[in-house]
Amino acid sequence: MLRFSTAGESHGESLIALVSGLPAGVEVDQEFIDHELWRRQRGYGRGGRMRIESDTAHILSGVRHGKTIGAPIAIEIENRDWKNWTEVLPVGPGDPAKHKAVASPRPGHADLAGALKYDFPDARYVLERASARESTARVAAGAFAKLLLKVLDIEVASHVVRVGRAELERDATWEEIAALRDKEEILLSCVDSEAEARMKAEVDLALRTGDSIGGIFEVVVHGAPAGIGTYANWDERLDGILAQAVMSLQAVKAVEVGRGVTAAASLGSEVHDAIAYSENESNGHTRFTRERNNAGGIEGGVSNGEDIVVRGYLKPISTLRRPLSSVAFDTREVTKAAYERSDVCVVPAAGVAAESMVALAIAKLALEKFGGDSAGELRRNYDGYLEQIRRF
Ligand SMILES: Cc1cc2nc3c(=O)[nH]c(=O)nc-3n(C[C@H](O)[C@H](O)[C@H](O)COP(=O)(O)O)c2cc1C
Ligand SMILES: C=C(O[C@@H]1CC(C(=O)O)=C[C@@H](OP(=O)(O)O)[C@H]1O)C(=O)O
Repeated sequence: MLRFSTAGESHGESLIALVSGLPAGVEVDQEFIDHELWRRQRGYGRGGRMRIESDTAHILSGVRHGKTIGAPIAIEIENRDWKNWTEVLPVGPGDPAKHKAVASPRPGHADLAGALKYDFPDARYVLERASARESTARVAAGAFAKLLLKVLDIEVASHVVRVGRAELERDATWEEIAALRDKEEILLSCVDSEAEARMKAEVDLALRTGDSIGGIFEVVVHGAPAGIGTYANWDERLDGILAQAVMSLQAVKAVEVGRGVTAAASLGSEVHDAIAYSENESNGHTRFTRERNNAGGIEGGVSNGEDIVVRGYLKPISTLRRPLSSVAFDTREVTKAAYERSDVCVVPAAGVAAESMVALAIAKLALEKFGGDSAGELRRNYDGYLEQIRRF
């Protein structure tokens, strides 16, 4: 079974990702993994921390001579900022005078709920783990899932469809979205330069006014065949699994599959994707085709062979340079919420992290369905299934 977990705090020594259940013989491309980490660090509106960090994956186990060996994979990503926090957050007792309290909880962050839950006098330890710095480790794990999916010719990419009020006003093609992965600079990860300029203006306004901004990213899985996920049990439905994977990311507050949001206000004839049959195998795996993909590639909790399309809706970042009202933990007096160096917009970065979560979910289900202890065995099993649906 493919499993992954992460450890590490925002200003601790490093982040760790542990990935187990990958078959042997998957090619591991260090440059690709580091490029994924680089993509997560980019985007217009990120804060000063991204100038300190330069994330790279230090692979400790499970990979030899450039390939997986079927053993658990441990990956470490250094926090360069640790050198500034070594005395503030020591593992041992340290010097209490060096403690940097987060003295008044930030509305929208985990500060108050976490302090109440874990009985901390201030929110320092809360944000250390609640912080989206953790998504770095998810991207490292997700890069391995993408390398596994490459064996099956399945790809995952993302783009930004909204920042604040600025929206991409047309559909993006898979080719446009995929091309964003190779761009040398990521501004707002939008396929349309005019829409991207409007998005940038939204971030600029938030920057100028000491505010923050959210938006919507879209993740697309390309090349997956029909048959991943099942309606047989509630917790095996692909849409539910992807919703949880994406919703688990920091600041994601809603998840949409296909055109799920607008579908609720439309007629059935406007929403559902008529089915056709063509001898040209136009979706790559079967001769059953659709002219549109409002379903986002999932019907009945099962992939239907079209691109799988999932959107994540991000609330605005909660740390504000012009803070909202809050209450001091120690005196209980009304004061301003704490301010620490912060991002203002993270929609492109969250899209990259969501790609990882989606890739991990699809890779897990693909391994369950097709099985195999080596990449070769997995591919043989997969080819057998593709032959079945091609001949259907
Ligand atoms: C890539 C990324 C970077 C983030 N950076 C910040 C940040 O700099 N400041 C902040 O207050 N929140 C930031 N967040 C959001 C918080 O981590 C998140 O709002 C917080 O953990 C509370 O969780 P919730 O929003 O899911 O309820 C970021 C989120 C992501 C995905
Ligand atoms: C470190 C990352 O994001 C951090 C996420 C984050 C938060 O509260 O979620 C707060 C900020 O932390 P810091 O106060 O250290 O600047 C962001 O920089 C990262 O994405 O790698």
